[in-house]
Amino acid sequence: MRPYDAFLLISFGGPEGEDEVIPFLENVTRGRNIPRERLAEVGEHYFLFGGVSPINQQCRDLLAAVTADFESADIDLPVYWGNRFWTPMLTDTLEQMKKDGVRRVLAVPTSAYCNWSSRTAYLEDIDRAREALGEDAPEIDLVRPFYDHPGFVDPLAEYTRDALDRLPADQREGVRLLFSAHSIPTAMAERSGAPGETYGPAGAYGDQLHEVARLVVDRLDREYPFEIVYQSRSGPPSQPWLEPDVNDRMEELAAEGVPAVVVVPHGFVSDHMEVKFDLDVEARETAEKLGIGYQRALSPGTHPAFVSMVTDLVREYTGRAEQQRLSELPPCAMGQCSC
Ligand SMILES: CC1=C(CCC(=O)O)c2cc3nc(cc4[nH]c(cc5[nH]c(cc1n2)c(C)c5CCC(=O)O)c(CCC(=O)O)c4C)C(CCC(=O)O)=C3C
Ligand SMILES: [Fe+2]
Repeated sequence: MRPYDAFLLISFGGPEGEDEVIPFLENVTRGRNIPRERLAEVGEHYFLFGGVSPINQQCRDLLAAVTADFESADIDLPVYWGNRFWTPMLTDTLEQMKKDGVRRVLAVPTSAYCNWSSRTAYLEDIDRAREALGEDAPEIDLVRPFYDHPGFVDPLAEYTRDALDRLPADQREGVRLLFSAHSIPTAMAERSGAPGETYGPAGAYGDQLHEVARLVVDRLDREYPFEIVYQSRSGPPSQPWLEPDVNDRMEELAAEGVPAVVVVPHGFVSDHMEVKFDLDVEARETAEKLGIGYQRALSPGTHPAFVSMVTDLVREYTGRAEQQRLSELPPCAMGQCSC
């Protein structure tokens, strides 16, 4: 028997028209402590782009590339896609899978790290969607966090080199690399990772973000000074979230005489709205105001190495030879963090 009979991409979802923005934001923030002003503000980010988040098209593009890669790797798995917060909704996709007779599913999330929001929330949503289907809901394995897989790290390194190349030589000389990830509440960060393990102040999430930054910098033409910054904070002001914010840090660096920054959105898999607005609009404006150089590296998106990583994860979990589960073998990973 084949270990899996379908592949599933699980993503966040995003609106694709002005009338979808508010209902989408309501889905994302249901039961969560997000102030209304923050919601209105985030809504404006989407309206600036006609109410269209790039994330769904990025998922379609990734799925098309993965389908082609499966074909050339002789992997014969039907490909499905379900989102946590907008159509195609995960629950509907699971129902379709059940109708199609799918029994065992390997799922890859568009989220590389370990914290509640990037992993546990996906697992909980999978459970909820399965429960809604009752008895013979397809079984779903979610692949491990892939933040230190070469298929994630190498595209980031290549795109960081490209961003550095776009800077004038004098700015490049003194540039600071800012590796940017989604801020989360500090309490959520502290709980990230394997229970009983010890981590830095931002939990496994913070350690993993540092590790990936280090792996990327090791792949550049020289040692560049780098640091981790955070973006896209929400929640009430009274609640501590991971800092420094990318814009605040740029201000300090400019005051210290740093001539330019390259921002690497290594906390993300694709250039979705939080990259397009919070970095390409907001952080860029901050740099202009401060009079420092600014370049933003691309995120992995549909880089061929990232697409191959998905195929590789399917192989890892499926077992290449005698249909053995390779998850017992060491995973393809460059870093040391456990999770
Ligand atoms: C760690 C993390 C990732 C990275 C990886 C992952 O986990 O996938 C991520 C990704 C994304 N976040 C996204 C959008 C939003 N996230 C929000 C709110 C929140 N995100 C959080 C964390 C993360 N988010 C948290 C702790 C909250 C607070 C509410 C809560 O505790 O749940 C809100 C509500 C309004 C706001 O406050 O911004 C929106 C609209 C989109 C879609 C972008 C598009 O449309 O292109 C994507 C890929
Ligand atoms: Fe988010």
